[in-house]
Amino acid sequence: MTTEPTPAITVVAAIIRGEDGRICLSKRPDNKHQGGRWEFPGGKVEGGERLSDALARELHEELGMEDSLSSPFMTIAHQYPDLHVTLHFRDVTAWRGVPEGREGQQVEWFTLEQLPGLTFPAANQPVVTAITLPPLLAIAPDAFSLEQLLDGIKRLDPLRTGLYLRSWTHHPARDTVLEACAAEGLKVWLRADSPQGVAGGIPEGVFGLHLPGTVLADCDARPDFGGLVSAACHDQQALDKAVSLGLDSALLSPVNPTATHPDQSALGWEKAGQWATGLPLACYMLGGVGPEDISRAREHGAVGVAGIRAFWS
Ligand SMILES: Nc1nc2c([nH]c(=O)n2[C@@H]2O[C@H](COP(=O)(O)OP(=O)(O)OP(=O)(O)O)[C@@H](O)[C@H]2O)c(=O)[nH]1
Ligand SMILES: [Mg+2]
Repeated sequence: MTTEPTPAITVVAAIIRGEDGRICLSKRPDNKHQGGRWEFPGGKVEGGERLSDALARELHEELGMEDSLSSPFMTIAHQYPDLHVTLHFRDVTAWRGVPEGREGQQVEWFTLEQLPGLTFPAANQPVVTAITLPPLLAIAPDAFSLEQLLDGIKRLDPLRTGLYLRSWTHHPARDTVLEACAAEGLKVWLRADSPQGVAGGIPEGVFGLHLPGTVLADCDARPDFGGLVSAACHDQQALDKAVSLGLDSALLSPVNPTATHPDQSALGWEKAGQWATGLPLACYMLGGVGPEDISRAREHGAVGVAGIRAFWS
């Protein structure tokens, strides 16, 4: 028996952040596909239209916003029972006017903390998680002294940068480091040493658990941890595994050759971009990249960039 392929559409959707950090959402009319759920405003791309133009047109039609500008945030490909959608979520960086429902739809602003309590179209779960992630992820260097690390933590901007403690996860002074992070409001990831998580338990307030490649390979279910879970991925097989376990993010590496891993051949931007684009999890590009590569990373399907040395200046 052959089955008819379902129709496929390309959609642009807006992440509109207010000055207070709240996000503007609209409610899909009950009679539409995924009706009655909250959505990131947007709609179908018309033939030949550039994504930025399509979104500006939709935001004008649906919300009365004028001259909006946007840049890539994340792309998710999703198969609904009746429809295949490729959703290009874009950060709206500028506009004129006050968003209001011009098609009778409800429009509201929500804090990031409120988002998990809302009902979205099924395709949206990964982007709802991704917008809570910092665009930069600094990895704590093994070679830092405690003093250097505590000093570095004070200089990171918690709105822009998160911290992966890596080998510091088992450092005798780990809890002092965690207290310093909490005082600054930094989001922190610890390194899992087995599919069970971190020996001795994961302290309260830790935002994420990161699975090195060997731990990911040993997992046959998502680790039992209430926060976000990420994984190191150096190949397509690892990424597939991260997706199948329902993880939230992946560190894709090495994008470029690095001095510390000269034996590992680099993926290059193009291949890393092909892997990252469309996945239902947030990717960070890692390996020979710095904070200045954030736009390039987003154009290649990642939500952020991660690294060691370049992130501590
Ligand atoms: N706008 C928007 N659409 C989404 C999101 N998530 C998601 O799965 N979709 C799906 O993507 C498609 C977008 O279509 P739409 O109904 O907004 O299209 P449109 O504005 O061009 O409307 P129209 O068809 O009435 O002209 C729908 O099938 C919708 O279910 C989202 O966050 N925002
Ligand atoms: Mg729409």
